[in-house]
Amino acid sequence: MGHLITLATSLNQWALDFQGNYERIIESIAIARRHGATLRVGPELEIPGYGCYDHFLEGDTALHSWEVLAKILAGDDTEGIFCDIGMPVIHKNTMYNCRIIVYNRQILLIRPKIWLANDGNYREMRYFTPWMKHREWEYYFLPRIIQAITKQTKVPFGDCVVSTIDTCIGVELCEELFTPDSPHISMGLDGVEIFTNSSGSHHELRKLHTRVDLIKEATLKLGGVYLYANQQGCDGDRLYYDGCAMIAMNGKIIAQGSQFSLSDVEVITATIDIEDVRAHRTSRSRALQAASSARYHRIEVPFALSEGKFTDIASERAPGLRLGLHDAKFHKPEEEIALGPACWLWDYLRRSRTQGYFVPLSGGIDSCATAIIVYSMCCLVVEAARRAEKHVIADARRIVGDPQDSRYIPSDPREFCNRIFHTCYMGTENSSAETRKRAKDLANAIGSYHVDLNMDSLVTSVRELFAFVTGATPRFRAHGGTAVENLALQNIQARLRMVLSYSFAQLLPWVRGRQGGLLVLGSANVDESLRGYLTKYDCSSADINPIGGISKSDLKKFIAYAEGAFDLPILRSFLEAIPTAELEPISETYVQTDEADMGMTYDELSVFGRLRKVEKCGPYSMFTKLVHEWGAFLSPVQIAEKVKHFFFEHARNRHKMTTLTPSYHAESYSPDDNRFDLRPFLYPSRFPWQFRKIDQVAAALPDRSNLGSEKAKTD
Ligand SMILES: Nc1ncnc2c1ncn2[C@@H]1O[C@H](COP(=O)(O)OP(=O)(O)OC[C@H]2O[C@@H]([n+]3cccc(C(=O)O)c3)[C@H](O)[C@@H]2O)[C@@H](O)[C@H]1O
Ligand SMILES: Nc1ncnc2c1ncn2[C@@H]1O[C@H](COP(=O)(O)OP(=O)(O)OP(=O)(O)O)[C@@H](O)[C@H]1O
Ligand SMILES: NC(=O)CC[C@H](N)C(=O)O
Repeated sequence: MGHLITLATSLNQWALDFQGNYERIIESIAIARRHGATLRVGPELEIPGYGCYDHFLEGDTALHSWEVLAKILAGDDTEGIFCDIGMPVIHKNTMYNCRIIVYNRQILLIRPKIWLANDGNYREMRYFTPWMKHREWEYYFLPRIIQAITKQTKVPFGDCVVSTIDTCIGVELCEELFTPDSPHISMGLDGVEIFTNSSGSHHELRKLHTRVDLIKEATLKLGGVYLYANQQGCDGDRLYYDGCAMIAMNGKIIAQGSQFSLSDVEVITATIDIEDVRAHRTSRSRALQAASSARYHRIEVPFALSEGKFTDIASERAPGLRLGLHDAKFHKPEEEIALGPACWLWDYLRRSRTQGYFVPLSGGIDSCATAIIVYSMCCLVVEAARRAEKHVIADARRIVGDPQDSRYIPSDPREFCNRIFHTCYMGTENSSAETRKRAKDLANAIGSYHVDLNMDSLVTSVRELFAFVTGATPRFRAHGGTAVENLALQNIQARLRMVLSYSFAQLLPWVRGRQGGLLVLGSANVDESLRGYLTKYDCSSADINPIGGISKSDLKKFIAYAEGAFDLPILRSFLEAIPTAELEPISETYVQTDEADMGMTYDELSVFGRLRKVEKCGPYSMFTKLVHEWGAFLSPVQIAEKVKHFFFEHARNRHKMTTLTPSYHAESYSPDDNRFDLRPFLYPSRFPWQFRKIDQVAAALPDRSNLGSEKAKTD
């Protein structure tokens, strides 16, 4: 048989945006047809958008999904092309996460998801029921709006495959690829040669490797073509779905879309020869397994996939597209930080219909990283405008909101940044000239609209009001105050910055003669949140936070990368500065550094974070693991002290996690206890039972540390 053209898509769907989602699906089918493709695969639940969460519990979501499908079927879009489209379907009063296989205005099959995603961020079991009848099917009676269009009354619903004249197609849904007993194995042994995978899979740093390995492995042993489609963008929540549509054959990635992009619709195509799959499937052992494998019901279609007419368009709306590959391409984690949160911020900005971002810029690493991510977003917008991407230009025009300039095209990142990005240094008598200058120089380098102010009068007012009312005047430690006075005075400064941030975000566009308001960005990183090293309701309380899921060590690597990648030499000075909060007077003998203040280093904090969140350690199991990891340079008693200190701080600050600013989800651990990590927030923070056990074991264990070789730990 001849060659056939296959196609997978990344669509930037938005939860509950039925109109926009419909338009993007139609555009992707139109592009597929222009390519001469005969099979189009879209992302998971693409009609309502993947991230509808509890809206899946509303009948409205299923109803509007059918209405959208009816509109698709009523047009001639599906003529001559198989379309694999995702939506929820209620069958016998039970909701399933489904693929609807459509061809020539007809529904061929509804395939419900068999293995649902239910870990970490995923809650599919809350809305959907898995299809438990493996390799079985029954009839689904169609709603009248569909019957009126397709003239079908019922269609097969279940675990079936589709047989064309020239090959056999099987459907897999996202998580089903990740499970040990993936459906592609039994489908492949039963003769399925083309697998479609429709995903709603979110970005985490370094995660693409897992996905690629699974896809390659799926087709290496088994042979076959694997078409991977994924949602892309921020669909209304903390997650960024990172697209990266792929086509793999016999263990090799042969086409790959962009992982991070501002495009709403991206397609990748590959021309394949199905004979290559057959040639890959000649081993005796495979034949023996295939001969004894259980059979799937086949939906037969009198149409050959290889009837498509190849049009030589390599890519459409796919700036990151790679074709003719022999292996997948990956971004470095630093690039992932530059691109993922930047794309997420762009979607958030255009979809929230606000006019820009505001960042309180301290001259430290974290707010600097946040600012660079906004700058990266501006660079992506300018690149997209350069490629004449119409919807990016239209969004940019609306956001800058300058009706006098209806032909505005963002052509310089600094110029665009100045229009939409606002930074502010809020100094006090405790601030240093160095941090003030670093903030100003950074703002100047990226072009943000920068405000430099002193807020001592505000701090003094609060302090004086307190003294006037109570007759007691709190003093800094450096002036003879107690620890509690010292902390309270620090927190007044930190919290006032939050109030100022919201006021400036609301009023700066007005000051500049523009409409609308700005969103305040937070800059607390994942480690500091986990430790609770932040003032509740200070600048860590913002509208959204692009770096809240990223560790300090990754942020530092990102800044080092950004220095070269964005040609910003000023970033070197941020890397060389020692993190300090500048909330209390500095004396000759005392400089407040973050690590000394936290009672642990950032490197230690990252290890605690990993063990606590990823490896699910309680105090005792963290202690025993660290005795193995750190026992060569710390004694068991020293390790016990560090673990107890971390758990004490983590536990007593957990209440702060309930108010954490919604953050870009970037790691396989997150302090976001509302979503990702469900735990109480009032703990017995001295853990008497657990800590006693740690102390007993630490005292009994031999000390194998070579004290003084602390260095080995960081090497
Ligand atoms: N169990 C509980 N459940 C619910 N709420 C609870 C609570 N315990 C205290 N609270 C509330 O929380 C308040 C205490 O929290 P909060 O006001 O934040 O104050 P607190 O956590 O005591 O102090 C702020 C911490 O952040 C550090 N910090 C501050 C500023 C900058 C930086 C930096 O990154 O450089 C670090 C600072 O060194 C200190 O460790 C209490 O006054 C109370 O209102
Ligand atoms: N002088 C300042 N001017 C403006 N914003 C500030 C200032 N100091 C702190 N902030 C804001 O408060 C946030 C928390 O302050 P903190 O001193 O805890 O810094 P941090 O978490 O180490 O972050 P950074 O590395 O940005 O200083 C900062 O990220 C910044 O957004
Ligand atoms: N939607 C899904 O099934 C996603 C689950 C999958 N484990 C992922 O992270 O990509």
